Amino acid sequence: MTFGARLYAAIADRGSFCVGIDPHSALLLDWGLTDDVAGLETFALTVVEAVAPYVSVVKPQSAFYERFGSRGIAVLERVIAESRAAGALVLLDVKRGDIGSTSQAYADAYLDPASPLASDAITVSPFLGFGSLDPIIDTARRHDAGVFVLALTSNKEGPEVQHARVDEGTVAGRMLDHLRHLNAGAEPLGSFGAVVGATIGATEEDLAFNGPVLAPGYGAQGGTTADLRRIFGGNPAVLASSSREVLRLGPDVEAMRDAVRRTNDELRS
Ligand SMILES: O=c1ccn([C@@H]2O[C@H](COP(=O)(O)O)[C@@H](O)[C@H]2O)c(=O)[nH]1
Repeated sequence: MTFGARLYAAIADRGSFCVGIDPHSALLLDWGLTDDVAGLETFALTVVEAVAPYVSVVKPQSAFYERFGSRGIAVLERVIAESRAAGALVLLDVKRGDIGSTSQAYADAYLDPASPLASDAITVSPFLGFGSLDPIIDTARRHDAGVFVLALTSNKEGPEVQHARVDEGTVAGRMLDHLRHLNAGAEPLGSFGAVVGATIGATEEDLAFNGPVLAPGYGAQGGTTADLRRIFGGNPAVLASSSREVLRLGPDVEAMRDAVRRTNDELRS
């Protein structure tokens, strides 16, 4: 089953709320944990236990694990494995992108099921040229994985690059055109998604395409359900993604679960 088909079914079953598992140093301390590998492990696995049986997608942010070196990566491996065992799809937020030959190594690291970091999907940066992502796209196709390409990110600095003009449109518009092409004909949903922040203002790009959208910036960065409606209309394949807004409710597992239930209800309504 392709990633697009798995995601479509997961959203129908569990809703479109995606929880980011981002062990910020400040959150570890707020939870009464130490800012070290032991604290990281307790934090991350508690979040997995709280949300992974209930959400369609979890999104660990690799940077927060990488800062502890190989022992942090070992925790990330467990987060990926245990989240998948609990029925959640794992979208690993790594924002990789490089020359083609190096992109192949990234693809092997994150999308080949033989890798200990194998995930259902990853985020990638297209700013070395969309074609530099070809090895990642091809590997994803081979292994039924997904790829989410940065298009209109949630941070205020993004427009400098993403709204730059190319031909008749913008850089972001060009990325969305590539995604439209990659997902053409896919049923019920393509596997190649766009990252479009829940915080973006009015924009000229055509956001309609036959693939999923990751919408970070929902919650702590100010994005709301009303913003999602304004930006995406009723598109059901938009993953509203929030990390700190949920994580700060911990270590109370029930409070995090309630937030998932409430948010999914709000997104459905
Ligand atoms: O455009 C983007 C792309 C990715 N992110 C990532 O999402 C989370 C947001 O965390 P919050 O605590 O909900 O603000 C984080 O991992 C970012 O690296 C993004 O914010 N914007």
